[in-house]
Amino acid sequence: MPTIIMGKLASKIDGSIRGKAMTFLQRLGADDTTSGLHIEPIQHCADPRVRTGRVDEFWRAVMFRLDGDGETHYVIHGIWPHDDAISVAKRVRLKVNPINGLPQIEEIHPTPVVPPEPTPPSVVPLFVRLGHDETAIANTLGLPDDVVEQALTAADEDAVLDLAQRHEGWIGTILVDLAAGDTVEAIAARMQLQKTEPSGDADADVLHSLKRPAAALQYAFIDDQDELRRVIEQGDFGAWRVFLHPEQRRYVDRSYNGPFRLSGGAGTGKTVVLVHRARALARRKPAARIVLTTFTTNLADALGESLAQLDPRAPQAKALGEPGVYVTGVDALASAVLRGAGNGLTAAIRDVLGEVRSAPLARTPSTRWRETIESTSTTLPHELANETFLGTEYTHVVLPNKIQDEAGYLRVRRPGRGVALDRAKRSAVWALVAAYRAQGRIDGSLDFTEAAAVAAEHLTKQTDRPADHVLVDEGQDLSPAHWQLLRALVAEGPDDLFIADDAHQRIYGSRVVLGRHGIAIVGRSQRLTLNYRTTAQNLQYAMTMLEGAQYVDLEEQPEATGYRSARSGPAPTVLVVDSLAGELQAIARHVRAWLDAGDAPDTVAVLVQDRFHRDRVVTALTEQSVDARAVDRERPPAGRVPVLTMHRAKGTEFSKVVLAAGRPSPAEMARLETLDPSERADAELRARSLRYVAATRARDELVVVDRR
Ligand SMILES: Nc1ncnc2c1ncn2[C@@H]1O[C@H](COP(=O)(O)OP(=O)(O)OP(=O)(O)O)[C@@H](O)[C@H]1O
Repeated sequence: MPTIIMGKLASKIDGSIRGKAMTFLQRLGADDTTSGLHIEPIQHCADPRVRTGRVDEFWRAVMFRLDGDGETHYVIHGIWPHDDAISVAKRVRLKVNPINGLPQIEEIHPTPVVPPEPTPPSVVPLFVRLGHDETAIANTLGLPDDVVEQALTAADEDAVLDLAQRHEGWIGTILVDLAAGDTVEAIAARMQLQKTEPSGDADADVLHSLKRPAAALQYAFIDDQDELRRVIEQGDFGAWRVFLHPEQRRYVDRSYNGPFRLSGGAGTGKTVVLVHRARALARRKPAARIVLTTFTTNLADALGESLAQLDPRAPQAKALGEPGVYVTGVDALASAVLRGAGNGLTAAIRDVLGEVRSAPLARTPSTRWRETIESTSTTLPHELANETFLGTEYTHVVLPNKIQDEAGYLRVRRPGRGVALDRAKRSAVWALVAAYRAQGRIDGSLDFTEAAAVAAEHLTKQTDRPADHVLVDEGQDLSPAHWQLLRALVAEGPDDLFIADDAHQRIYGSRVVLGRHGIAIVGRSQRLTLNYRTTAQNLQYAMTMLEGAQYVDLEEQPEATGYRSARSGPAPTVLVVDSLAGELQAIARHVRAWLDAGDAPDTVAVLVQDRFHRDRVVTALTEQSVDARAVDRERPPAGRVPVLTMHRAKGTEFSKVVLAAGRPSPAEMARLETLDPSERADAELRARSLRYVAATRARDELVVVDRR
């Protein structure tokens, strides 16, 4: 049976022909001699391996037939109307690039391309400014001469991105990397390029090149009919499932001798790597118990859906400790551990809280700190007697150190906490902690961080751990107790923890240092830098949110920037309005215009500061006859324009976004005013991050509506 190797270009099939293309490729994969397929060579063609096949009376597939490894392979180049297909088939040649060992399609008599705008003599082209050397680009990276020539004269990043968009696969990716200022050597190493010599068997050489890591940017070996269906039906949107960047592939497949951390900006494919890695681990070891977790239940639901899209047969476990991939939010994970422990939690609760609590499955209401402060007299100044300070102190100092009494709290080290406390203040803080705990004892409840801390303590007392591999998304948002829990879920060993995070996207809680919670990364961390989601223009705008601020990562290192995007689009529109009415009008006008231009309602979204504003925007849109829907915990509805808070928008993406970030409400301003300066500085960092997260949800177009 022939093997089908799908080219990325071929996966972007005209919607009207998808069904027939599927049938054609299925039949080809079963038997290429089947009558009706008309697999035929073409006369006077550049590459004798070229074949055309009959998809229907009008459409033809163009393919390369390779005979190697004792089998027939068809590399599917594309599907075109009959005459175009014949013309393409005559001029394409599939070869191995001798410099980098990758498959390359060459066109003899290429179709004329519109030449780029000539660079005015006064402008120094981008590559010259970046100091790229023509000989090194050609001789180390293997870019074709015509591409090198055009790239060297391209005026700026936009012009190089336009060129990159005309070249699928490794050529486009290398151009984007060069435009971002990467060195030729760094690119060659990242793409795992390697010079090759012909072996004498040309077909075998091409097949070998198709199996090289960077070839996966453009070619996928199709294993079965389901895989074929998914590639064809999802086209470009499904590209993440099939055409991994060689760097992504490495993080999916490689084994690590302990915890590994993968950082990277918004849209760089961290979640894609996690989902692929979960599947790869499950395939390699069907009995393995794999936990795939993240900060919220919404994000976990999305992870589960992505895993099912990637591979409907990937086993998703129903309960913690079962073989397969157990996908759940990190707090739900803590609850699962507590539930599983039944009555066996007494020792863990005692060791964390220094007391006994009877019904630890109930959760303390989030208003409890405020109520405690209001009902307890304290000598603390207002910048300490507030729920932000106390909640953070409890989460970052008291719980992770298992402090059970005032004496313990007076002695504990508080690294990383900006607010200094003398002995009297520590005593006063402890009095409030004791009052908070007393109330929890009366309810028999645990708050979310207590639950995670107790679950972690319980697991560390067990000899058997319920997981073999733990994969974590949105690591920057997790608390110390979450990390203790994740560390305790799995025994230390190869591939125990794999963590994806982005310090720039921390929008909940305070910064954590992994090393303080038993997670030693020691040199096992890497960064993704190519943004797949957002146009270069939107990304550049989003990055301005972070300018001038200092972000520190989970290993206490300054978070790097320097992200690049492979896509280009219009510059974001930034409007400044005077009033709420003006803001609502501007939002409705832009959404209306997109819908009128034919955008599907669920590909357009409005992101806002808080729930009150969200509901106002929905009302305003509805009055303008836009079918809009406020999105809370549920997933965005099909066929309607979703309106989400910026927090809820984490992990989502839309083609077009109106970001109405607004101003903090008077109540929020008042809250910020009462904070200690270090807490306020952190709150400001999170506010910038929130805008960065929101701005990076837009794939194609971004409109920002700000209030004066
Ligand atoms: N190899 C790939 N080919 C095509 N598209 C990809 C690839 N990798 C990722 N993408 C797409 O890029 C977008 C961002 O990917 P993903 O959500 O994994 O990024 P992320 O780093 O987790 O982003 P964020 O931090 O903003 O949540 C998604 O639409 C995804 O499908």
